[in-house]
Amino acid sequence: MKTIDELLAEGVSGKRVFVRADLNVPLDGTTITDDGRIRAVVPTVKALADAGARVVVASHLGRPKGAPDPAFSLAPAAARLGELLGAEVAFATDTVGDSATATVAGLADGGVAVIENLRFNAGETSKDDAERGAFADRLAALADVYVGDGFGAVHRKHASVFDLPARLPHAAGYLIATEVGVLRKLTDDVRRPYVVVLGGSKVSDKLGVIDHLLEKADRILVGGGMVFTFLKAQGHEVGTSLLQEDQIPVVQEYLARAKERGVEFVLPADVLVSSEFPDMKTKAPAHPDTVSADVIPADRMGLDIGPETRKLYASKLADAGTVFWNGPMGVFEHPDYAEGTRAVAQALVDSPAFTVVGGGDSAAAVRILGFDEKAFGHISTGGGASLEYLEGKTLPGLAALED
Ligand SMILES: Nc1ncnc2c1ncn2[C@@H]1O[C@H](COP(=O)(O)OP(=O)(O)OP(=O)(O)O)[C@@H](O)[C@H]1O
Ligand SMILES: O=C(O)[C@H](O)COP(=O)(O)O
Repeated sequence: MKTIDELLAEGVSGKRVFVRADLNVPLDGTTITDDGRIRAVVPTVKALADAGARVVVASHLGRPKGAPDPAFSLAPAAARLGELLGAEVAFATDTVGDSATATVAGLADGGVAVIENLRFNAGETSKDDAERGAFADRLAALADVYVGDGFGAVHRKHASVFDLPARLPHAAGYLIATEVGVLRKLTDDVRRPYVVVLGGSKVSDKLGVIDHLLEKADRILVGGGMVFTFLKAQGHEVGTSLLQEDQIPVVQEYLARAKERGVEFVLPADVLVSSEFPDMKTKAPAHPDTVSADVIPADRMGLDIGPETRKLYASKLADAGTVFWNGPMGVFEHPDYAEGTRAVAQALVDSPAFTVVGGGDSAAAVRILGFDEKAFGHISTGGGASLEYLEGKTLPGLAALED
């Protein structure tokens, strides 16, 4: 894989360099609630701009349905990138249309532009190779060189991640190099006990990693939306909680295999429940109840781990040698459901273990809840990406950067 330093040594002055970043940041309306993923790509963008490249930054944001949707505009991220760079950043209001073409053509050497959300175009995420390829062709027309630095998206076989680098000379940016360097440590010899904490809401994306972790980890703690498929698999009522019904047999097999292999599988003892999802706009008090995890009422949904579980999980993390944590323990964006995530973050801070936190929302949670990033071994920008890396899967966005 060519490094960005090798690319810079070859000279990029006057060249249009397409940087595929992951600017998929959490937003409250148009306010960025955590800019970690934007800060993470600054070293690459700055190095290229300082070397006189005309930098075209591209990313997805959220999951729009292949057409423009103002709620998912990258405009706030472009503005924030400009602030962080201390330089003007041009913004194209489309991805491969007239605005993008004119914006890129208008870049001076050392200039930076952000083009609009890649996923406003159906070709970006299409499963059809030809449709993705056609979109990649249009992206390729905007640049001379490609730099992959969107680590959080390297597990996606998308046009800008997978097909575009095949069409342009390419290199890996600084963020990808750092992420791969740290995560490699977790696939080699890990200090034991190796404890993995899994949560969040992308349940179907993330259940698969357990298959692999059963061969690697000593202890797996489950929180967030993932809990309820496990509780249901054990025959418990989960009310209206997030549930991946079709995965119940898979989860049952995981639980059986964990027992066989001596992997300690820890599920919540209690959960915070409510009759409805909290109002994320007003953040009005939600007044949740605490119930035992095996008796969630039929009309309630679980939205955070409970106080007993916080203590239990802290104790299960105290003696760890290595911890990998992906996915918040609850709907931490609402203050009434933030304590589970806070307790796990605090347990990681208190632990002498090598700790890695992965995932857009997990990393954001740690910062939003006021923890010092330096108290963790590594905060990864990749959620699904870091999990799939640990699974040993071939990641399309890394494979495409190989020579
Ligand atoms: N019990 C729950 N029910 C519903 N949503 C939940 C629950 N627990 C946590 N969440 C939500 O999960 C979301 C984060 O999940 P997600 O799987 O996206 O994690 P992540 O760290 O961002 O990883 P990635 O980077 O792969 O997206 C948060 O927005 C949080 O509110
Ligand atoms: O948040 C993430 O994990 C990345 O930005 C990828 O987003 P996606 O899961 O919508 O592809």
